[in-house]
Amino acid sequence: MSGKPPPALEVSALRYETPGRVLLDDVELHLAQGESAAVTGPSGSGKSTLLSCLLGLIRPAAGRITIAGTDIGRLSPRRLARHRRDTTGMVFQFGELLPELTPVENVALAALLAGTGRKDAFGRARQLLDDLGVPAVGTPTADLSGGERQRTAVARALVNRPTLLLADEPTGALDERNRENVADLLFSLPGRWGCAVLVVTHDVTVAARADRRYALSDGVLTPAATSQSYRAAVNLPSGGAR
Ligand SMILES: Nc1ncnc2c1ncn2[C@@H]1O[C@H](COP(=O)(O)OP(=O)(O)OP(=O)(O)O)[C@@H](O)[C@H]1O
Repeated sequence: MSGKPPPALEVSALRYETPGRVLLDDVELHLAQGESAAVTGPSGSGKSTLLSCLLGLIRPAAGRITIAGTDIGRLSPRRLARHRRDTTGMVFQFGELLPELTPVENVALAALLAGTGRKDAFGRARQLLDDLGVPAVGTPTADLSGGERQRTAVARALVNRPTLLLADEPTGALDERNRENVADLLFSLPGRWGCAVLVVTHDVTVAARADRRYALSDGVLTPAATSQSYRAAVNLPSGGAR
């Protein structure tokens, strides 16, 4: 048996329908560990629906989703929840943190809920926040800047050492400077932690940092422009972010 890790994400022939509309039509997507991808597309094109399928929150009409080597469609609800907790981190547009808790409490809580002991959970949370440049204690999360809150959300998504990190419009609520910082941070994660990162975004300057870009339109996911021409078009220096 080879020691090669399984792909972080394999999506094949994925189809999702709502009454009268096909939102995802024969979608294919492959992400190795240590790779990043971005999906752009107009509002209502189904980007969040795709993430909900990957999280196992909704069931596709057809197709297969394999995360870290496991076909999630074959798991019972209980095993699916455990597999998601062990393999997948999620960052939302507005952070979705508990505002009255400090950053370290927000991050440690995710580890505690996953069964990590208290000392380890707080140790990991402190280390991650330190690495990501967020003041860990003393300030309720509500009092942090938007950028610090999003970096806290990234730390929370990483604390259980996911194979796959998903982000839904992670920079949508940020000003330009924080948007750049958070986008740089997200796309540095595959190089720093070896996880795969999939970001859904309206923002082409954010998407430009990904190893691969896709556009979702009329249910169809297609590869977008090549990395170099894309980066040139949005005026980013050539080369990856990591
Ligand atoms: N269960 C459902 N029943 C009916 N319509 C649905 C259902 N789920 C999603 N939709 C519709 O499907 C479309 C796609 O929604 P989705 O949130 O995935 O789009 P999006 O690309 O993420 O949009 P945005 O960029 O605005 O967040 C929307 O028009 C939404 O209202």
